[in-house]
Amino acid sequence: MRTDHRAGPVAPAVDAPGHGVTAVAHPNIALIKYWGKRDERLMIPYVDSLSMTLDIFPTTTTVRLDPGAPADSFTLDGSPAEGEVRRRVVGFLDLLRERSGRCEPAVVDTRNSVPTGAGLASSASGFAALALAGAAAYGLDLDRTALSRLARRGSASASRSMFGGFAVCHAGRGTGAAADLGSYAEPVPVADFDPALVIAVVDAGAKAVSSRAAMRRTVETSPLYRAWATSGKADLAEMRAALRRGDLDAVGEIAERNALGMHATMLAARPAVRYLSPATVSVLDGVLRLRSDGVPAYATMDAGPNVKVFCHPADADRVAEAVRGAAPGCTVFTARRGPGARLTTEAER
Ligand SMILES: Nc1ncnc2c1ncn2[C@@H]1O[C@H](COP(=O)(O)OP(=O)(O)OP(=O)(O)O)[C@@H](O)[C@H]1O
Ligand SMILES: C[C@@](O)(CCOP(=O)(O)OP(=O)(O)O)CC(=O)O
Repeated sequence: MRTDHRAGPVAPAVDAPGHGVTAVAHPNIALIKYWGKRDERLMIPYVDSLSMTLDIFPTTTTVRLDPGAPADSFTLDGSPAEGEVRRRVVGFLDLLRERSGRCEPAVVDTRNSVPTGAGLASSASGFAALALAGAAAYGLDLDRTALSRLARRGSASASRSMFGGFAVCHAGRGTGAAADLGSYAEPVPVADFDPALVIAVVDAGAKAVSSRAAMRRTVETSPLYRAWATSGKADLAEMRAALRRGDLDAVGEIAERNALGMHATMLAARPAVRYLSPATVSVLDGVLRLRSDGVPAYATMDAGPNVKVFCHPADADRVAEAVRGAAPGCTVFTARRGPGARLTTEAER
């Protein structure tokens, strides 16, 4: 059995003068999707979600406080970020300052190894790493649940990357402080289920419409949204049972229908949000062919055209080959379940 919860220390790390605090977090892919917020300011989802944190594509983020700086500085993959990308990070740093009662500006340097904004969960690894490093840099002593809640304020899916393996994010109930308290992720212990996830990157470019804007439009205008959110409750209950049984076919079927349903809600939005491309559909056809050839393989897609295929590890090479055949030119990666966000030391980097 593989270990899921290699979470690392959560106590405040020493901010070595001049060096700051560094955290590493991995993206997670939802088997039961979150789409839509009932409170945009507090980042409270409408629906519960359940995901698998990956063992590839880490984000590494360093936060250093600089009392002499005139403002926060934020670089993403070595370049200063502007506009909405910067605003989201500065807003998150403001939250850390409010919570800690401190006022120093921060220097934030982050590196994604997953393409940013391509529907491959960069906001999940990005804000999980920022929450962990930022909380430590500002001296906040938070347990994992509180860190998960905090990461949610950056990106709701980031709450799940605080944990390794499978995690469920509770949408919570009520409004205001009660809603904030009730919405966090926690691990879903799954003893002996360790699938492979074959990831077909058909387009690594950033999406034209961010997840945030697209889900807002979907909630406000899609007549299908409510039905999908309701059916997601049954999907989640069935998914938990399927995970407990270690039943790949059931896990895959539920994940695939939940994801296709989410995309249906977007297609019915006004105007429609369409992330799926012809290459996506070719990969989906390839997955259907695999199943008719007797290979259990099931697809899920997030807010982008790239496809992730759940399968048995022993079938991963065959699935990767089928995916390459279906969408020539795509780049294929294979992931397994990975660790939760953790602080790192200079020596480890
Ligand atoms: N390392 C990072 N640090 C801070 N912010 C990040 C980082 N990586 C990504 N982001 C933010 O997340 C945004 C992308 O999020 P978005 O949810 O739209 O796409 P995604 O996470 O790649 O895909 P998906 O929504 O399907 O998971 C970026 O535009 C940026 O604002
Ligand atoms: C389709 C999804 O990947 C949407 C993720 O949305 P984000 O968490 O990236 O959106 P914000 O909360 O606005 O940052 C499904 C999922 O991961 O559950």
